[in-house]
Amino acid sequence: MHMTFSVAVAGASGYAGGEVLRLLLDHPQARIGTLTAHSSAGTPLGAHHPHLLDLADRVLEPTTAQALAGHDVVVLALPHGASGRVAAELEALGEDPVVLDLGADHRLVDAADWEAYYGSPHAGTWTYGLPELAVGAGGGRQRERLAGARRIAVPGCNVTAVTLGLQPGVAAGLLDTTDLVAVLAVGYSGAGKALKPHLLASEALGAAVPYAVGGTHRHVPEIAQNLRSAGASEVRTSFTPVLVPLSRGILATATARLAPDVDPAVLRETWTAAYADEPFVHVLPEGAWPTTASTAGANTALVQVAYDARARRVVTVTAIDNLVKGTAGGAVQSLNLALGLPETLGLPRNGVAP
Ligand SMILES: NC(=O)C1=CN([C@@H]2O[C@H](COP(=O)(O)OP(=O)(O)OC[C@H]3O[C@@H](n4cnc5c(N)ncnc54)[C@H](OP(=O)(O)O)[C@@H]3O)[C@@H](O)[C@H]2O)C=CC1
Ligand SMILES: CC(=O)N[C@@H](CCC(=O)OP(=O)(O)O)C(=O)O
Repeated sequence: MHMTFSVAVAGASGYAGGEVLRLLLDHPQARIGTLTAHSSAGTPLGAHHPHLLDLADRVLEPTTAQALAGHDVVVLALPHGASGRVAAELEALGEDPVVLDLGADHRLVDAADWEAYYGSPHAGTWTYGLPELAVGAGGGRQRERLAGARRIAVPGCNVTAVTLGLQPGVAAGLLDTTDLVAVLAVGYSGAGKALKPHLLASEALGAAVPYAVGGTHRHVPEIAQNLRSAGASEVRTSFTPVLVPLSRGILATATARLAPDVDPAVLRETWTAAYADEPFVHVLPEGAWPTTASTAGANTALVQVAYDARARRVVTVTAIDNLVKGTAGGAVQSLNLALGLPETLGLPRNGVAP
């Protein structure tokens, strides 16, 4: 079947919107329609994304439901809180495109979790856009729910890295999920392009900077939600992100105490088998370690698992490009599933290194 679909991108001047466009330009069936922005409306896309040569002259329109109407697919790459409003306005116009929300508004199932971490009313829950997410103990995956989905909530980038690292052990019942520790080295593009004081180059260059320390990060409940989907009954995660002087990339080290009576010899086989059929998640051979550079530009997660016998902890390390597998690539992968296209269409598997 050869069909094309039209896509409008709201927030096209931002990092996530720009990355969606970079990937869609290489997607054989995507036709890029309206592009919108906020303060940059009226300016050409080339002023914001000089790397996107094929769209350089496209002029950004203000982000309104009217501007986004008339497309098969709408991608919302907007700050938290904005996407719920735009989606509701589209519905009020009688529009029913496939909508992908790259922001957080529709990821959480539990409204109380949303209100506790985001401090605003919950906009609702959409189909969660992590195809590899384990669903239940029977080997199900979230991709089955994404087939035909009309509203997709794309995961947080840190969440994707931690979930993919830990879930094979959670699904197999090998880990004590009440004692998880995740420390992440994260690149600056994850924060978006808006200027923030701790992101000034003079503060950031040459420094590693922790933030949201002490269990306050918004991704804590989303990680718990995913690990419960994979089979955990109770999840407690100490989560600490550390900004490092990288533009792109997340390296997540997530550790867990081994559950009682589990033989650590089963770890490698469990992780390898869990991802054996996954096109975008790869467990490295023993002794090889993921690096952020190896995933740059690719929709790939590289995973490694080891056992620390003295600490009796399972150690997982996962690398992703936050803008690709962590956002825009994960979105296109989910979109392919929603439209009934091959899941891998238009998506790079190989990174750019060194
Ligand atoms: N960067 C990342 O790695 C990831 C980002 N995300 C999510 O994707 C979304 C976009 O992030 P990112 O691209 O990094 O952010 P940016 O700050 O880079 O871009 C934000 C975009 O939204 C527009 N915008 C700003 N304020 C408003 C507003 N009040 N109403 C409508 N549009 C507005 C901006 O337009 P203008 O430039 O014209 O002002 C810009 O196009 C966020 O929800 C983010 O959490 C999710 C996972 C990872
Ligand atoms: C460096 C940095 O600030 N990274 C962001 C990643 C944001 C993200 O994944 O997206 P959502 O905000 O849509 O969840 C953070 O940790 O908040």
